[in-house]
Amino acid sequence: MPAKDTKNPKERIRDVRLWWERNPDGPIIPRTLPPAGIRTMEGFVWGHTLEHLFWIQRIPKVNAVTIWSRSMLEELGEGYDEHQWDEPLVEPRAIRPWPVLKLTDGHDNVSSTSPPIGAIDGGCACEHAEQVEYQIRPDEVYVKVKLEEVDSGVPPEPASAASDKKPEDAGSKDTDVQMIDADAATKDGPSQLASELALAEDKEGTAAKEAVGTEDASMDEGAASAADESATSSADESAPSEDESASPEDLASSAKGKEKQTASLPSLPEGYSVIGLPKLEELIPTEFFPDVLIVHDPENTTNQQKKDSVMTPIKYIRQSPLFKRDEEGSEPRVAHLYMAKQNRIGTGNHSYVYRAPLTLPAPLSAHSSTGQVTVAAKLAYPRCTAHNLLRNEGRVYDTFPTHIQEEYCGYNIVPQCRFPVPATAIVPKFYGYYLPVNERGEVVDHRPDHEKCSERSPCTVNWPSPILLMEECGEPVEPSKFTIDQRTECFSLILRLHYLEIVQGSFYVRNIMIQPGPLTVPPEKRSYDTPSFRIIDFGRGESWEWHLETARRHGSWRDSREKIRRDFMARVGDELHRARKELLIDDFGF
Ligand SMILES: Nc1ncnc2c1ncn2[C@@H]1O[C@H](COP(=O)(O)OP(=O)(O)OP(=O)(O)O)[C@@H](O)[C@H]1O
Repeated sequence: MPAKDTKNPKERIRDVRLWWERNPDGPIIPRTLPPAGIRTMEGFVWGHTLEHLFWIQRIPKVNAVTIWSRSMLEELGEGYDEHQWDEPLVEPRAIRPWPVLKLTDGHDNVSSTSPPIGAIDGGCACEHAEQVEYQIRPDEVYVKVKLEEVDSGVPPEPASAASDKKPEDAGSKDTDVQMIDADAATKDGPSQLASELALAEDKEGTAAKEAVGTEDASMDEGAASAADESATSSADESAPSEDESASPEDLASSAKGKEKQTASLPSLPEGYSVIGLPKLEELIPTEFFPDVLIVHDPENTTNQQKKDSVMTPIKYIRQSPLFKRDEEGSEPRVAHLYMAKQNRIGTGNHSYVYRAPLTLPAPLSAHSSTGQVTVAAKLAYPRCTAHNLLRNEGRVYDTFPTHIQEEYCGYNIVPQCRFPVPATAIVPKFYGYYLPVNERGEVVDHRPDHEKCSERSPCTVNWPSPILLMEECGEPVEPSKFTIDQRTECFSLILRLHYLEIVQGSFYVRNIMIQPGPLTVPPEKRSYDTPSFRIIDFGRGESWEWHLETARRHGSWRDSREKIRRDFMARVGDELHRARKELLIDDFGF
């Protein structure tokens, strides 16, 4: 468990306070050859608790010290006695979030997942044992809530972004794409939503009008420039505040504001409504990962060019991650995604992000009345540059190893942080990058053949946006309200990403998210006293590995490696500098 945060935001709780006494005649341990001990998947020194981390002299009697873990001391052997510890030496283990996934009745044995789907995390005291008895979350009876009485927690569209203006056709690079009826449209299709929203409009007046939308695309240039402004102002909000005694909820810059705005929203029909649905925080087991996404999109959030006045569901195909089973030609796993403008949770300079109900491929289901979960669905504005950034983001997510999407128990030592930090996830869980399919069954992708386009003068595209699905992870942070431990924890996330030779590319506080934790317990028991942080928005992210690949392909890597490396490291340096500024990190002692 992470150490409990202190009430005094300047007091460090997470620190190395123990000292390992060396044998004065013991060996010198070269800086480059410490014992490996038990490390995290990323290779950092790791201790299961703060009491498993020690200051130690590499050279006996010389006061230059470094931090080692209990397992490193065991490997050194000098003065180590296993009996002095009241718990066995253990490995870091992935901590599972409160389970919302389940298998439908009669399919309990179809999954080979270990631990089984629905297993509640039993805590380290029992989960480190060789034989763990998992407790599976029991089925509950779901009472249908009266929709109009419940606050969805989702903000309405800002007036400036709700314009129904159509994207300009002029200058657009055309494709001959007409979207087709999805293979598996369901009863919850567009006409149902349109008519139910119309009913809501009758009942609730003009507020509903905005949410219903018209036949026009939802994403336009006006909205984009409004987004530009809001994004800039949120970046400016990082200045330190006098108020250091902020309540924990205030750590998230906009959580409260958002909820206050929800009162006058019309209710969405079942399928599209996010009310009462659990947010997906688990990894989707590979065997059930969606291959095909049927996107129900009556308000045209995807920017499809429709044939008639009725928006038909649109078929998307997973581009990443790829699995071995993709080559085997087995029956595709089909999931359904339900898009509604009203469920928008974020607006960036290039994209909208929605909380979207997702029906997973059978027999995978969820603990909710409809069997759905919610995920964050990111869609690009209809501009070539925005599509490019989203494609790049899909590529970055595909590069992320699974272990940086999961929380682990214990504490890391992440150089240059001299204080231990929890071995948490760095980024949201990735639920896939999907592209639309046209009526000829071809995947519609926007190729980077827009040499004359730039961020200042992009062209408008008239085909549907790609969709990136990920775990929703809270609200943008406000570092001025952080405790000193939280500031170091957030800073360690970007350092860890850099050790993986990945840069994020736009490190602003608006791209660091906070949510109440711990995620192992049900949402109603979580608190901002034990928050969980993630870095988002990898549209400008890049991996060193990609540069190497490109250079190798061009046969020039021997000549240019040094220069490419220097340029890449310069970007890492700039990003660290920005991270310090954004997170209000002191030059020393962080
Ligand atoms: N995984 C997520 N969980 C919760 N909210 C999210 C998530 N991803 C994005 N958001 C919300 O959506 C907003 C826009 O997302 P994002 O920053 O990724 O868009 P963008 O257009 O790529 O941004 P930029 O303006 O930096 O180019 C974020 O500021 C955040 O409020």
